[in-house]
Amino acid sequence: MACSKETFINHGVKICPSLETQGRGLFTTRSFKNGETIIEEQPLFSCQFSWNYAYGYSACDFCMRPLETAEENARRLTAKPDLILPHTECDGTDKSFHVICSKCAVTYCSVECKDQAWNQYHKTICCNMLGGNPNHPVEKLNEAWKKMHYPPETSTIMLLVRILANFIQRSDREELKGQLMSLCHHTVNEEETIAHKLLGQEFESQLELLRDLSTKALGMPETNEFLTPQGFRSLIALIGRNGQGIGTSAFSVWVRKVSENEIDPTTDALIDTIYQEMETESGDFLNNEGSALFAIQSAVNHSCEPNCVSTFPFSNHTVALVASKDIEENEEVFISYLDECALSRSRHSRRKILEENYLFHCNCSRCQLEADEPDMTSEDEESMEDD
Ligand SMILES: C[S@@+](CC[C@H](N)C(=O)[O-])C[C@H]1O[C@@H](n2cnc3c(N)ncnc32)[C@H](O)[C@@H]1O
Repeated sequence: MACSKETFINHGVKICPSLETQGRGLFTTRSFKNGETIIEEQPLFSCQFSWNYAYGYSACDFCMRPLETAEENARRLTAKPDLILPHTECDGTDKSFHVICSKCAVTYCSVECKDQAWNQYHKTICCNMLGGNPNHPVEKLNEAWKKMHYPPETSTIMLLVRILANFIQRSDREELKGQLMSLCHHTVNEEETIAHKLLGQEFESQLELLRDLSTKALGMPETNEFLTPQGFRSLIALIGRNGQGIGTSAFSVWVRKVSENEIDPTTDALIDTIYQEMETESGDFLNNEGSALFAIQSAVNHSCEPNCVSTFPFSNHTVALVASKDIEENEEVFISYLDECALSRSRHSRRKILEENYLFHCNCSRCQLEADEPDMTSEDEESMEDD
């Protein structure tokens, strides 16, 4: 549907008021074919999830590019230390570019990433101790967060830490404030007053603890407005509602390259076996996982029948929005905020997850079509929700 008031234009897309959903939406300014990339974008901030890091998923501390070789990755996830992967020429990891912070030893995939991290936030939050410092205020905050939010993870307090550290480090704070203000940041849905999952009653006292620890770690005149009770809730809601999940994996880069080059059909059987073994050993936890804030991507609304997917073609935090159907000029672009499993569930279950995480009642074309479905969750789905 065409929009009325255009507010922003960028390479084939514009951000303007969405008539079907709340607030803004992303619209095309030309047609796109199925499979075509609509935008590629670097995040304002990104960060690996805290438990994902603690469990040894090894990613660049700035851009989340995998740091393991594909073979190391497959060995760890299958718990088979002797596993050998053929076609090492398809491995996307080149360790000769890796560098560490000389003060705390966090690892980056390149000097460029190390420099960008330092200039954006790392100078402020580096613990200055090789291998980490459990008594550092940022580490205490991270530990408190981990005790409140066990996997599967959907967000991380460390994204908030990077935003606050950037506020302290940068000179043009108003620019960052403008970028953050343009993201969706309400703590409750104004009409229905449903609170964000991260701000629910069970987190009320925990939120105060997180605010206190954040103040100890990053309380400065530059950050004071974000560390008031309301400012802090707003920031938590901002990372919760706008955070785009990122997944990177050295093994899947290798699989893609082997498949693209059609090197050797017998490798297919090996790949299937390794994926099965990974599933047995590591379940769903196959990727380096994290979350990022994107200026343009965060304007994309959800549909249970999306016309686009978010992908990570460079196996780092650069997102690409790719058409999954042919899209007309002036059509709104939708992704699914739900993963494939949740997307296959009933209207009631899908809407429940969206309400808890994004504070809206989904009224997409599929939800409208299924409006006559019973407003309840089946027993099977309830047991899945409890898992
Ligand atoms: C990442 S933002 C998307 C951009 C947002 N519309 C804005 O104005 O900034 C996510 C929020 O958009 C709204 N939204 C996204 N998809 C929606 C949908 N299908 N129906 C209603 N609201 C939706 C919800 O308020 C949600 O919390």
